[in-house]
Amino acid sequence: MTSRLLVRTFHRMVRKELSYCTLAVGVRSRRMFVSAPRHLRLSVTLAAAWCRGALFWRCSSCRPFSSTLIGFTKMSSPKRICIIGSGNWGSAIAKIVGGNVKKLDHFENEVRMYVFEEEVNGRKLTEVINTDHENVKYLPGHKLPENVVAVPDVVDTAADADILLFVLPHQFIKTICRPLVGTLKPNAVGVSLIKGFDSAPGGGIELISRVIGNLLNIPMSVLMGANLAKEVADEKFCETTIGCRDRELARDLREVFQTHYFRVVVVDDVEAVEVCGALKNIVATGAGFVDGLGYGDNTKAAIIRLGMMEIIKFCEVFYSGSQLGTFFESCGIADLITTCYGGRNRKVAEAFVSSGKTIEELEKEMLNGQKLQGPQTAAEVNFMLKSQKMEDRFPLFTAIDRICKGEMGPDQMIECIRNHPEHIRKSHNN
Ligand SMILES: NC(=O)C1=CN([C@@H]2O[C@H](COP(=O)(O)OP(=O)(O)OC[C@H]3O[C@@H](n4cnc5c(N)ncnc54)[C@H](O)[C@@H]3O)[C@@H](O)[C@H]2O)C=CC1
Ligand SMILES: O=C(CO)COP(=O)(O)O
Repeated sequence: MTSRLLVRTFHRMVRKELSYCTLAVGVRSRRMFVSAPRHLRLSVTLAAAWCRGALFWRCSSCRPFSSTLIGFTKMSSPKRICIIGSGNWGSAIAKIVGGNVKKLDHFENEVRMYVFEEEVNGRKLTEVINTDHENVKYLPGHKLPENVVAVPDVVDTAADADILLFVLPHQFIKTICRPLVGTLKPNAVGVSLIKGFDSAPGGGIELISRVIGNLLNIPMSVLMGANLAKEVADEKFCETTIGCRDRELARDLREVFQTHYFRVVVVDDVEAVEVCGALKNIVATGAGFVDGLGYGDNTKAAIIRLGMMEIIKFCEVFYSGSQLGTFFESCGIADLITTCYGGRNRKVAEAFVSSGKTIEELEKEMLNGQKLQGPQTAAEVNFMLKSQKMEDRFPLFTAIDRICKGEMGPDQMIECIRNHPEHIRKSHNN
């Protein structure tokens, strides 16, 4: 009798095409089905095949549907993604995410994007994005999918979101996140695409993902890579690295981000992924100084190599447990190279040497509202190195910070790294 009821209920659910229904895979329910008559077992098998993919890894997020006694559960409703930020990278990633979720029925079609409101040619930027589907200020020349909706209020943007993508210049993160405290959906998770650190009390630094995670009380993953926004928006092939420890979430994130031109590799070395993304902006500033001084490609290669060694050393000292392989992912060596050749930090640092203007002046003149991360990250990192008396172990980072602050001339950078600890260590080994 009970088994007939089960079969009837199951068939009714299938007929109604409740595509988010699947079977409970708990031990209890499995035992119940095994002991059921054959016609029921057939139904169970069909259901499992019908829900392939969902059955094995979507179930941890299931909510009971009507009664768990009958062994069915309902998958949580389609997941909603929002994007907190809409600059150059924020808009490029909105193009990818908006395009992908349209094809995925377990994600909501609408992707809200928080836009720091401003007027562009007498119109509100949100209005421009929502009518013309283009962020004319920060990513001109690229259409955004129509399901990307610009919202000027951050709380409205994030309301009901299951996955929040944070992609703002790091200097604004706390101000933008504070209104979100206590407003997020339970079980919401975050992904930081932000490259930078925050200053921590007592002379330290904090990973941006931790700042967000602690403030909003949500688990955080990161996405970093050799991803110059304009090239990504032009759909030129590149790779990216997601740092994520939750396998189920990692699958979702891969679906949300990956395209034929944007290939995702997921690793679980989350801190190292984020540290690479933050520190390479300092090195790119140094590469810009080299370009401004006209020193040539060999010198720039030395800056890139020593920069990579300092990034690895930084992880060894402050984030022990980092894996060497992570530095060979897109977030490591690849991002370092692309930023040292094609990034904004490099470009402004080159002009700093050749023009004699300040970095702040050049940022305003050259970037049309986009923001530099390198000089500020150099200051944050060196504040920490100084307080720990470790500046001599990171002479490149230290020299770049001093140049940005006007404490020494760009031409002195090479003097500071001529006897780099890497050279001395190798000489001693010989
Ligand atoms: N642009 C790129 O090629 C890439 C950038 N990133 C990283 O992504 C993060 C975000 O960078 P982008 O999207 O390029 O931003 P962006 O450099 O284009 O910055 C402009 C954004 O900042 C916003 N903004 C300006 N003043 C603000 C304020 N007072 N409060 C809040 N927001 C304000 C603007 O509205 C705009 O959305 C950074 O950490 C960057 O390092 C990562 C990969 C590539
Ligand atoms: O992070 C970037 C590319 O991966 C962009 O670097 P810039 O901020 O120097 O343009």
